[in-house]
Amino acid sequence: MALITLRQLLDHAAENDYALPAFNVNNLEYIQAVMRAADATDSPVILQASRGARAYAGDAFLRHLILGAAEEYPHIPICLHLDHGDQPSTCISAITNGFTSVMMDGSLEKDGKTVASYEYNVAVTAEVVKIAHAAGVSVEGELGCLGNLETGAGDKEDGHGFEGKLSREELLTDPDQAFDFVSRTGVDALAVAIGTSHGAYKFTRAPDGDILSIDTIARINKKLPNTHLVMHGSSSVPADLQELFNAYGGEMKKTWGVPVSEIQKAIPLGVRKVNIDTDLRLAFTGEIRKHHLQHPDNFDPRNYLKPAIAHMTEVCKERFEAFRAAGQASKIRVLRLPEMAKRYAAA
Ligand SMILES: O=C(CO)COP(=O)(O)O
Ligand SMILES: O=C[C@H](O)COP(=O)(O)O
Ligand SMILES: [Zn+2]
Ligand SMILES: [Zn+2]
Repeated sequence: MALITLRQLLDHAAENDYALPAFNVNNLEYIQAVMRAADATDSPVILQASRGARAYAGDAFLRHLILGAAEEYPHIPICLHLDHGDQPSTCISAITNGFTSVMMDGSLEKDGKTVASYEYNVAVTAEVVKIAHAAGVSVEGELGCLGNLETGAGDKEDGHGFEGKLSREELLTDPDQAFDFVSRTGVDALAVAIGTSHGAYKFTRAPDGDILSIDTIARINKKLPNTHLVMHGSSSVPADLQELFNAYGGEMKKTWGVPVSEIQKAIPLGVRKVNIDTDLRLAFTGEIRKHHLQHPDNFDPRNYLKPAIAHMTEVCKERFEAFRAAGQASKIRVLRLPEMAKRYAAA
């Protein structure tokens, strides 16, 4: 099956009242885990690769691994999405490497640290939309700065984010500005800042509305009822994964992520894409730690990768089911990029 665009997937999700987890992938094992979960639950798939993933695996490997997934699972629609493109050239190189969707994150300047001006964000995002849509490829933009409402700190754990303190206003996407941004750029999906941040250390307590602003999503959705919203930094960092990691020599301080129940509240408010990386990392690394401590004599990597893939698969299945994406894959007929390009040209 041809790869699908993000736009087509999120339109289907909106029409059928569900959301899709977007899993960050870096290698064969991640892709196998997501695909096995999707196959078991009949779920459509978003595989996203960051700049770090592209540098780690290489574009040719990533592209062929994902084409391998499409061949192995011809009944599952798969979108290959660039996560956090830092400048138009990064998005264009992804398009030429077979990505069917790109994120132009113009909320920060291309150094990944300096908070960008609004006009800069509009300009770079509109530039990418023009090029991507001509090729039928979808675009996700981002407005507002991801960061922690408890501390005011920007999101820098994974090397993407502001390093100083930000005001509550800067850390929450403004609904009126979101309306203007979508009108002026034509993005297919909009990532919003609501108090989530990347990595494991999102909250020091179970989040309430003061530090995880689902209300901001509701206000944006009122202004933009037809825009697909994206939640970044939305791993749940469940206690059992923290315990697994720590039980076998890991050192993770007690932390809270975005509870699945809060994500479920955001789905009727227009959230259609939910980014998850940390939970997969934790499940995978926790199993590898466990194996190494329990089997110090083993030196065949397959013996520790198999349980690591299996646990990652379980996490993916849980998210597909919780976001009601399960059962949807077989309902989708993929539109290829030239058809999407025609649609954009006609709009
Ligand atoms: O938003 C993400 C990737 O863009 C991943 O977020 P997590 O670190 O919460 O998994
Ligand atoms: O954007 C954040 C994702 O978790 C990707 O992280 P990464 O840049 O370390 O691959
Ligand atoms: Zn960002
Ligand atoms: Zn992100």
